[in-house]
Amino acid sequence: MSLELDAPAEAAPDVADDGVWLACIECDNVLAPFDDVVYTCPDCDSLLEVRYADLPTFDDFEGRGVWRYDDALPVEMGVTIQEGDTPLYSVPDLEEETGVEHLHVKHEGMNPTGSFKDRGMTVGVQVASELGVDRLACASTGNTSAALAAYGARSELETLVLLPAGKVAAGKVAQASLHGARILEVDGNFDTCLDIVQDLAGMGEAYLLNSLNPFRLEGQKTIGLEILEQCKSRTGEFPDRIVLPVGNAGNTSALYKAFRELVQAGELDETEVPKLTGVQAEGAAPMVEAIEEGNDEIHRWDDVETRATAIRIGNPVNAPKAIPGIRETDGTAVAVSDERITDAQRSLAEEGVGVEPASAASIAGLRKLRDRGVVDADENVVCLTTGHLLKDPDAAAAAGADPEPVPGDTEGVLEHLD
Ligand SMILES: Cc1ncc(COP(=O)(O)O)c(C=O)c1O
Ligand SMILES: N[C@@H](CCOP(=O)(O)O)C(=O)O
Repeated sequence: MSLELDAPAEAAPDVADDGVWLACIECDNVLAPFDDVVYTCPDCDSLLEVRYADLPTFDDFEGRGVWRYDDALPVEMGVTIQEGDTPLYSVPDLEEETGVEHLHVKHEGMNPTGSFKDRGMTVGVQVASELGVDRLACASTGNTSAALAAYGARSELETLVLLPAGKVAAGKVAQASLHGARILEVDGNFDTCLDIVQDLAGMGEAYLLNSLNPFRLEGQKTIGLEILEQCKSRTGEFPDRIVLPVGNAGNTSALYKAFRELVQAGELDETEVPKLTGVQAEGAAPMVEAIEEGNDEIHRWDDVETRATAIRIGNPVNAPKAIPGIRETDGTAVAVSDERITDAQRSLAEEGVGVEPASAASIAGLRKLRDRGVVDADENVVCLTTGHLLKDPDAAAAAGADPEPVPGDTEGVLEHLD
């Protein structure tokens, strides 16, 4: 395996602010991080990433949660509601069934708003506040909007969220609504919503907090850092593989960046980098298509459909960061049916781990890759579950057993139980 370590730590250019700058992932452009509002390269329109003059070691990390990793982040402290520090669960039944030597589930649904998005928002909304913007905005399949609404409320900034009409789970709309976001229901899918938000951001109407925002992705790196630390203390080793659901491909990109920086800092050997293994729903699988066909770019899917509405995405905007992440770590990508996703959601629930459908895709993907012989029995695997069961109560109720009506007296209940 060869990791493309294209200089996350190089001599700081003149534009750097306190050792932090933005760099284009395609051309040589470097930009001052906090002077202007910028999301993509002004020269070639490619994605940007945050770079640092100094990279931390594991010994530098202190405290708990996302801000334990402040030395790996572009700002010292964020707008916080205590995000991160999520549990790494053992799942003995699934471990036995899949025949994987060590299997753990990293449950990001245990974040304050019930998904991993909080890790990105604590950083991204802080940067927005420091830039002095008036209005925050995102397109969302639900979780980004719930997180942005909460962090927007916390920072007392106006928040606008664009959702695909009729395609967002009830819990997520309720969160965005109660936290005070202005909700626009768009006649189109998530990708259309993101096109519009990008236009609005380009016109200066709002500050974009989707994962195109390079600062937000820095917060999501902490998922990878936490997994490595937790896994090492639990099993004595770093994981061989991390299996994760893929939508807009922000997490895949963020984890890859976290690992590249650790390699660069001399904290992780190239051979120790976990294989990033992405899972998509069959009805929305442009990343899987690109990986399987050996393409460097994805082809946008205009018609997407899946019960896992969080990953109902046909144009993963972070593909240029995520495709190398999967390839360079020797990972892979796989598509799973909605039926397999629901089965996996039930299996996790049977072990006490309540997740929304998109999250269960990681377990469904692992099962499929074990069946295909891609994942070995002696691997140490972490499956990422990205959102809480209560996010999508309708999907949970449909996957679970129906309540049984009984009379309102003990005798009647006992008779029914017999
Ligand atoms: C619950 C859930 N899981 C997975 C994803 C996919 O994550 P990413 O967009 O980082 O690939 C999302 C959103 O995209 C999500 O809300
Ligand atoms: N699942 C996401 C889709 C948007 O992804 P983002 O990471 O680019 O904000 C959501 O919850 O909206």
